[in-house]
Amino acid sequence: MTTLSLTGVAKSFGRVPVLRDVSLTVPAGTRTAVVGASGSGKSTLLRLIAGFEHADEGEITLGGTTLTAPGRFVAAHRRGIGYVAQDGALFPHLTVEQNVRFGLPRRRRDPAQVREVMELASLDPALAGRYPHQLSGGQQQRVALARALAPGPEVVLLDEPFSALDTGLREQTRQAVVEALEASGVTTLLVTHDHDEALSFGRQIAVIAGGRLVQSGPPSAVFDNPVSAEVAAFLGAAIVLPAWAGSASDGVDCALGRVPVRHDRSNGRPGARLLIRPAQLELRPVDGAHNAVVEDVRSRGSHAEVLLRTAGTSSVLIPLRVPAHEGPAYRAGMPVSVTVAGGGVLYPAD
Ligand SMILES: Nc1ncnc2c1ncn2[C@@H]1O[C@H](COP(=O)(O)OP(=O)(O)OP(=O)(O)O)[C@@H](O)[C@H]1O
Repeated sequence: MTTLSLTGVAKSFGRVPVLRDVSLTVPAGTRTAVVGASGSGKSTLLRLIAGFEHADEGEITLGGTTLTAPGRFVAAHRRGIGYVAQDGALFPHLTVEQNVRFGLPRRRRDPAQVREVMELASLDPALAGRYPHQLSGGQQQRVALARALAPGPEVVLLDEPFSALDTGLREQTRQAVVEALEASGVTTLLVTHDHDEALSFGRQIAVIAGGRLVQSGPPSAVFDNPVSAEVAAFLGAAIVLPAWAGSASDGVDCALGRVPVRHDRSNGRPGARLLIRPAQLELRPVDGAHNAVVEDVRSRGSHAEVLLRTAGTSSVLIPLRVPAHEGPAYRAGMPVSVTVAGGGVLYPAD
């Protein structure tokens, strides 16, 4: 088990900067997910670590070994890094067994070793003689993982390995992959554009935007206290309301009334925005005093979406999910009381 470290890594293609000043440590034997929008530089980051591309600046080290630094570049096949591509990139003319066997060092290429690695990736031995086109997408990804783990790498890099799978298979494959990574104890870096996947993958999440690593830390800490309202919205449904009076210690006034401040990121700048997660809102129909009115109710099958308009002069529209069976309890024009459980995160106005 080895720690992977990046320090001040930068990369441009031609004149276009794709990554700037990226520093990240993945502690030995742990899993980190890098999440970012399409084009934010995630695959480029993995390709630099794998040694498929040269960095313009910065250092990449694995344990005590420098892989990339000014004047130093260790070739990809000497890095001890496994790579799983988005589509698995299996050899189409080789069977499952032959694909996995290919990953093993020559001296360990015996059937028992192949079986052991297949087992690690939860692959049924009955699949050994099949060709990649005879496998489901999830099985292909597990073969790709088995092949990547076969040589006993120090680090495994996963480039959106679940993105081509449909929802049910995706969850199941992700679980199998996490179990295999856990059992092998390999240091892992996953890139994905899916925030749920990133938040549930490992010990650390790193958010990349516009080629910069804008925040990293334990998933619950980053989700709870995002560096900006933009990062907050990227990581999940977010309600961002103007806040116009009060203080971080006493709570601030917004369209839903006075709300406590859980984290203050406004740096005392006047004019502020308050982040609340929809799961914090408790909704209840009322006859008298209310702070919002139902604007619309839509059934979405598994749940209902209730669109609220907050009361007061600077009214705001808030879409809120309620369980499907609660949908009929609401109708347009109905006054409701909305309370906020826990506090919000306060940001400057822009
Ligand atoms: N070899 C290359 N030559 C020129 N530009 C490139 C090259 N590789 C990537 N880029 C550009 O770098 C930017 C980042 O690409 P990258 O593939 O790293 O993003 P990504 O976050 O992985 O995106 P996606 O989620 O869509 O795969 C993009 O604008 C892309 O067009």
